[in-house]
Amino acid sequence: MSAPSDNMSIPTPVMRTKPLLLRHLPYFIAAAILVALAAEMQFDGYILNILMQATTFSIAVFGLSVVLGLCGQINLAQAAFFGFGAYAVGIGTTDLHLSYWLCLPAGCVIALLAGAVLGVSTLRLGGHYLAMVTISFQQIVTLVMINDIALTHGPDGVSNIGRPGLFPTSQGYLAFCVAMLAIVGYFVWHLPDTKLGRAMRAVRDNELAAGVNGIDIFRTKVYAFGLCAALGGLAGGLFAGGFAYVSPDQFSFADSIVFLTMSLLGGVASPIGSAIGTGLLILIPEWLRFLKSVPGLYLAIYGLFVILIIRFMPDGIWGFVSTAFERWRAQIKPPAVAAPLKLAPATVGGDIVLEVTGLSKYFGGLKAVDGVDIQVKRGGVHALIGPNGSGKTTTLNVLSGLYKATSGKIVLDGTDITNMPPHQRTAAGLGRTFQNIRLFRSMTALENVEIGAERPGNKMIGDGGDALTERALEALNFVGLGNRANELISSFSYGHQRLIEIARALAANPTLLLLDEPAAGLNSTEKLELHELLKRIAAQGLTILIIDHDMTLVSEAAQHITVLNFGRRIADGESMAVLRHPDVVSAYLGTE
Ligand SMILES: Nc1ncnc2c1ncn2[C@@H]1O[C@H](COP(=O)(O)OP(=O)(O)OP(=O)(O)O)[C@@H](O)[C@H]1O
Repeated sequence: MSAPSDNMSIPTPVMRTKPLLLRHLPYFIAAAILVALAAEMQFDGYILNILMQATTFSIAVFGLSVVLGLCGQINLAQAAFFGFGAYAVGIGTTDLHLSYWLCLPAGCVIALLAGAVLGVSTLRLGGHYLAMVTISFQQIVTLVMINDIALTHGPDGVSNIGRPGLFPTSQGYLAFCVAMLAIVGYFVWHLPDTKLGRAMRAVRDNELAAGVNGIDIFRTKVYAFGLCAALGGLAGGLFAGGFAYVSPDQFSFADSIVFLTMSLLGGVASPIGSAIGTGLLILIPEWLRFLKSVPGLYLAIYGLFVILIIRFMPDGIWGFVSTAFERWRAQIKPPAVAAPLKLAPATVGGDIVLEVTGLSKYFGGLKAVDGVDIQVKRGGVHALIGPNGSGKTTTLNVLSGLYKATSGKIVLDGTDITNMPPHQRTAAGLGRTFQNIRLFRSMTALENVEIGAERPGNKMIGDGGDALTERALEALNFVGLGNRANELISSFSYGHQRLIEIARALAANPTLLLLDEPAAGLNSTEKLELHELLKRIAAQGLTILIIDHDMTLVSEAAQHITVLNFGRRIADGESMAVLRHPDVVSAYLGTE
């Protein structure tokens, strides 16, 4: 850990300046070339089918790269959503004689609605429960496809599906599908750099930290699930037009697993990985076709190939390549300069920034926090101390909304936040760090801090495309890590990770900063640097409520101390007086 002695401008990685379209011109040129090749090259029927399948499947797998890769939520029903789109085009253009151009978006909307409803009703479950629910949903959809003969034509499926008059030939239709792939791929590729994309990645990496950094976790998950389903529907609609025939066996649970394997194999976090995985899983069986004369050999080699890739490239083929590239890029990025960080904590007036009255939190019969009152004065450092298990972290968790208070009231700068969820408390001006560091580990230091800077209501974010990045760089400079902004979290020492967590909270320009044992695990030099950092933060008028066991740090940094023991407040007042208080001395040293 090494914080600079003041808030001077120091070198930081350069920001992007080229206009968006110019930066992405190579992508559009490459996409146009692919579309032209698909339209003009003379493929035989066999190759055309493989390309059509790879193109449409890739779009469905892009959906998984959003929900699983970006947001970390499992979806084992992507074939069902794919089926919604396919049947919308199939039934719509044949039985209902509707235009293909109406049926294709209708399929997306049906899939989107189904995905959103499924998401809203199940995403609070998470983990293996969510997996089970999506499997059940997939099975129900398959059963409906097979048994609702009046609607779906049952096991016979729907044939003679119409294709748009604009693309009468298979070759022309393939070019259209490639164009759709390129457009969808562009948006999925850039989704991680948008506000929604960053929220999804934050939720995937660490839900608790995402919540206290202002992200609505549930809504983010539902958006991801809905988007995934809509992409499945779009892919299914394109597929139906391409093959002119759909039947229930194309949209089974086994197909959902194939989609999942495609996405894991190529690299679930990126659409490029999705396209690679899809292409490979479609092509490998074709390449190994000559082995089919030996029973079982083909499947054994196919399975071995998949296992080897997943074993040695756990992030998939593209994940492996892009991680290596990111590490290299972080080292060669040229320096630039960011302005000094400014903190301008909001205030509605009044001396008291946090008023906690009669706060209790019970875990069953255990009174972890029991009727505690705390008044934190505006500006300066207020410490909350107490022996192990006295209820300090529980108090902080109740203040930041991670635990619901059993009783009591919390008012932050005039706003009653007692019943708000964590992200709304953050929007109201609460910032925090954790005892066990909670950073978004798949992201760079800069991306972590950008998420903090994105707090709703952060008035310190300027206008312009790079404002967020500038704010994050300022915060990283403030803690002395601006020149390593583009490095992944895993390359930082423990002490530096603590600083990044503080920078993330500072970038949000909170009204009150809660620090949960920031000195834990730091050596004596790092503790001194932390102390200096706290002074520089307090000098800008930001109020800090700190928990720590290091009495030297607490006595030197804090002007006011509240002491807890067995969940109850046993002392409160000016630092030196509180530390000499007989009840505090006996709580720490014990009495005979
Ligand atoms: N989620 C939980 N479920 C049940 N009991 C809990 C939970 N969280 C904390 N506790 C209990 O509440 C009491 C207070 O714990 P807390 O972590 O708030 O103490 P602390 O003062 O922060 O301790 P430390 O200094 O060791 O971090 C302890 O007895 C702890 O075991």
